[in-house]
Parts: sequence; structure tokens; C-alpha cells
Amino acid sequence: MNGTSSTPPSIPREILSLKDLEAKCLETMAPMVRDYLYDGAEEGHTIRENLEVWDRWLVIPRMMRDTSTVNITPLTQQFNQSWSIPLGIAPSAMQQLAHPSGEKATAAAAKSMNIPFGLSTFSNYTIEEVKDAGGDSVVGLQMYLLEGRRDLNIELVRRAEAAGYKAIVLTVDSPVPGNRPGLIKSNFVMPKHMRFRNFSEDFGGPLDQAQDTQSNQPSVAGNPEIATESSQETAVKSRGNQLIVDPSINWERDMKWLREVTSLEIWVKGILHPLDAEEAIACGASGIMVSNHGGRQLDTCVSALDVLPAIVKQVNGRVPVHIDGGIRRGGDIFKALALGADFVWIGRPVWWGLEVAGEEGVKWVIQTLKREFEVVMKLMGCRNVGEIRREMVVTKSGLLSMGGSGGF
Ligand SMILES: Cc1cc2nc3c(=O)[nH]c(=O)nc-3n(C[C@H](O)[C@H](O)[C@H](O)COP(=O)(O)O)c2cc1C
Ligand SMILES: CC(C)CC(=O)C(=O)O
Repeated sequence: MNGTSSTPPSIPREILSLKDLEAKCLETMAPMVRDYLYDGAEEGHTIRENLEVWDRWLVIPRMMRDTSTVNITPLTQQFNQSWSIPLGIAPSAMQQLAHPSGEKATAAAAKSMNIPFGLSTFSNYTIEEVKDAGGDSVVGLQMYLLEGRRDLNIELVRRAEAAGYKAIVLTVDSPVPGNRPGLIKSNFVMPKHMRFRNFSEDFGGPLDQAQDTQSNQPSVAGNPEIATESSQETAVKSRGNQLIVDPSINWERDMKWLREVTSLEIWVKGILHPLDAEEAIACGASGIMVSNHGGRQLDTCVSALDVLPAIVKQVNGRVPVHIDGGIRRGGDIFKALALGADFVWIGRPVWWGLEVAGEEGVKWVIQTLKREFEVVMKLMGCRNVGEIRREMVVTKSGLLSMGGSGGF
């Protein structure tokens, strides 16, 4: 981790893209943090797919359209606010792992760049501290529903309401933690000097490993099937001070419950099937986040981009549709919008910025994506986001099946 000295660190001049920044970050990032950040479910097929899918879509530019000035702001408001680009920072837990100022630095960067930020329930700074740091940019509190502890969920909602958040972002893709062998191998535990500060008791998080003192085998709470018999016992005993995500979450009981508990917007994060988008809308969702959780939950599951068009079709404009997963370049933002997304979010790149230069590093990530997106818009002949069209992107097989000429 860099950035602990009194002068704010800056991004070296030779770093030109998020890919360069990632390489720089990996020079200093502690192995256990790297393992947590990069961890994917099982063999990592979905993590790879999330990156590769963007290159399978090619763009067909239009020429001579006077793009001397372009407007990259979103067409419509999101969370009742206007933003500088259709890009936000997705919730990710424990950001102090990457920088001492953690979520406060990320929120401050979001504020200075006028983009939205979602705070994870499992943050290292509180709902209120992060709101103070990020002001109007801090729009959403991400929530996992906790097994047997709806009292804590209600408390979080009330605090988000009081602090001025606009939305609860309900993550629905994690009834249990995914199979993450990398985390088990690296014995991941949040370092002792960090805390889940949204909770007054000193809870362990859903990924913490309970150490079995007899067999010395690690077990992962919430994943008893991969624990040995004796370590399962330890995991169960440790549930007294462990927060477990509720594996029984369902539309009928929980989404309706949440809808009754608060008048904040409720966004549903982790949708991959059009019929689940339909369920979410039927339960009163204000927006849909198409996401596979950065490939961290279910291996070989589809990428968000591949299912986006079907979900956009199903939703048919009733609520906004956002997307995350593998967005690393301005051109990726363009493709997501061309395929019908209203807005995109990034996860891991924020950690690269935090690690290398704290708040300045996160700002650099956003500035770089803004600059790239603007250049892509100009080269594509689009003067504003409304001019981005579905027919401007095509897959190679789509192009060939049109005989190379169809559709023009
Ligand atoms: C380190 C890390 C922690 C995350 N923590 C959460 C979380 O607490 N809640 C949640 O809903 N999603 C979480 N996510 C998923 C992100 O919100 C987002 O869906 C994903 O990172 C997007 O993919 P990308 O990292 O390829 O941009 C996390 C992702 C990462 C990388
Ligand atoms: C504390 C974790 C459950 C956060 C998370 O969602 C993740 O690591 O993907």
C-alpha cells in the first residue's frame, strides 16, 4: 500500500491506462489483499469471461459528424441526480485493505468527479463517515440480508435514511459466499486493526475463516460443506459473533419486507435472468443492476454484457438498467450503452487507484475513463450519449451472418 506519507502521491506519468495502473498496483499490493481482490469463484472462468466479452463486440463508427465537442453526461438522471458520465463506483467491501482512508477516499474521489458511489455493508468506515466524505455522490447503501438479524438490517436502513442516502442496493446473488478456493488457500481474514464499523459489536464477516483449534483446519462460515466435521462445529459455534448472509432470501418474503420497511429507492444487484428482472420490478424495485458480482460467486455463469440485451428488452424502459463486470476502458462504457444499459459501474479498478495513490488514484481512474470515453464518442461520430445506437456494435459472427453487408 502506498500513500501514507503527508504529500499526496500522484500517478507516475508513464501510466497511461487502467491496465498500466493495475500493473503498478500489483508491485506493492500485499499478497493476501491481492488474493481477496482478484479472487473468483472456483476456476475463474467467469472472471476471464467478464474481461473477454468486451472484446467480442466490435464497433462500427460513423464519419464526418463534427464531433469537435461532445457531451458525455447521461441522458437521464439517476438517483434523482445528474452525473458527469454514466459511470459509478460499485460497492466493494473492506477498502482499508487497499488504503488507510478506504471508503472515505473513494467517496471523496467520487464527489470531486461527480459520479455516484455505492457503499458496501461490510465497509471499514461507517455509513455516516462515508456520507460526510462523499456528500451527494454517496447515493446507495449495499445490503446483504443477515441471517436471524433483520434487526441489524433495519438499523442500517434507518441510518442510511438519516444520513441522506437515496437507495438501498440489495445484493441478491449471494445467498451463500461462492466457492472461493483462493481465499481458503491464502487463509484470508480481515486484519485485526480493521473493523466492520457499521456494526457496534465486533463481528466477523461472512468470509472470515473460523480456525479449528483441534484439527487446525480452516473453515469458512456459510460454507459448511467445505469444512471438515470438527471445523463445521467451530463454524457453527462462531456464528454467535459472525454475520452470516441469509441463505433463505427470496422475492416474496424479503424484497416485499424491504419495500415495506423503507421509502428509499431499492435497487436489485446481481440480476442475470430477464425473469428475475421481472420479479424485481413486480416487488417494487427502482432499478436493476445486471451483474455477476465480478465473477466471485458462481463460476461459468454468464457475463452481464451477454445477458444485458435480453434484460433490457424485458424491462422495456420501466426502470433503469445498470451493468458492471470487467469494465476497464472508455470503449467498454460505449458498448454497454449501445447494448441498452443506462449506466455502468466499476469494482476492482478503484482498488488499483486506492493502492497506488489513495483518493488521487481513484480520481485518476475516473478521469482516465472519462477521457477515453470522450475520445471513443468522437471517433464513433456521437455528439452525445443519445446518439449511441444499438447498430453501432456488432459481434464478428453477427456481422458474418449478415453476409457482411446486411443491416447497413
Ligand atoms: C474486493 C471486492 C469486494 C466486493 N464486495 C462487494 C460487496 O460487499 N457487496 C456487493 O454487492 N458486491 C461486492 N463486490 C462486487 C462489486 O460490487 C462488483 O459487482 C464487481 O466488482 C464488478 O466487477 P469488476 O470488479 O470487474 O469491475 C465486490 C467486488 C470486489 C472486487
Ligand atoms: C464481505 C464480502 C461478502 C464482500 C463481497 O461481496 C465480496 O468479497 O465479493
